[in-house]
Amino acid sequence: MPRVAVLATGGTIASSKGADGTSVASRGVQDLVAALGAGDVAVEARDVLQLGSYLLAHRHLRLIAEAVAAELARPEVDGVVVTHGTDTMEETAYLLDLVHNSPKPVVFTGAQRPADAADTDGPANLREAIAVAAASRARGHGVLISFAGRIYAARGTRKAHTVAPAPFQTADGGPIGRMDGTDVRFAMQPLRPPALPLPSTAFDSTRVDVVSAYPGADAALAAAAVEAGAAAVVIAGSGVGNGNHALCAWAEEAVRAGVVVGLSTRVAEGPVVPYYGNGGGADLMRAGAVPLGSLPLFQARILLALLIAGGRKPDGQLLDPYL
Ligand SMILES: NC(=O)C[C@H](N)C(=O)O
Repeated sequence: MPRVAVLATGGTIASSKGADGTSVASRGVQDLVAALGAGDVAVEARDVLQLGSYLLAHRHLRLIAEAVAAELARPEVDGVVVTHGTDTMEETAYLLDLVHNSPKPVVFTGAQRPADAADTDGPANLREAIAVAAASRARGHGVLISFAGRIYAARGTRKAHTVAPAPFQTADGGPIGRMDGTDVRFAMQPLRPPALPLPSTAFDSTRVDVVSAYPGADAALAAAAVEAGAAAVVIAGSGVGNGNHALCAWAEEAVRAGVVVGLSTRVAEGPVVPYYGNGGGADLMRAGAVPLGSLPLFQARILLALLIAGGRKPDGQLLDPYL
């Protein structure tokens, strides 16, 4: 019988209403697993955290990465499931994908409706995620997100709807697999860039901020980020990654001072491309901003933080296999 380790971190899948009527992550992993009943997979369950994912800091992401690595290292474990809030699942799942160095599947899941709701989607999502983690077909695909019958590669996948029961979308793509009843099916296999080392404690304090371009935006927030200790600032440019004259002038100075300036886009899908001058993306890149391809904005932030925490200077060549 395949063996799957379920690691719980909180999120709506573990949430129920408190006295004030708001939902808070308050259920342990044994509650989640007890709702499943017996199946044909041996399940071991352990709590790592019990937090809404909107509360996570880098140190929490590192703890999850370490807990997953410890399970993957056990020969008797065939796969790992991580239950996690959906708000920032794209960040944690992508971090784990970047450091994933095993054929065994790691499968993230969660819920959009709390554990005490009559129509909670948690048990069905967890049952499916366990089936994916136990499936030999899921080996070699890296870190996956299994949600509402669909299976996504972590890289490129983001939360695209606040409340929909299937809230995830892959930029310029779709699910790579699905549940056919209880059967796990894949239609494609993600390309896997070389695995990076696990985050060290330096990751906890590596500050990478995001500032947006919008009509009338100046560089005050970008400058404040550097002042607060940011090692890198990601500009969420408009369109193909455009800024304005104020952001270009700031970027030139920041790059000269040793700050990494990443260039992403506030648009949901599509790459950053140096089409425009007069304060546009081409000028930001001339100022030294590094383009972050079509990686979703908040995954690009994680990539820079992991590289910088590992003592690497993210330039075009280093970033290329990950974009
Ligand atoms: N559906 C969810 O899990 C959202 C929740 N706020 C969280 O990320 O923890």
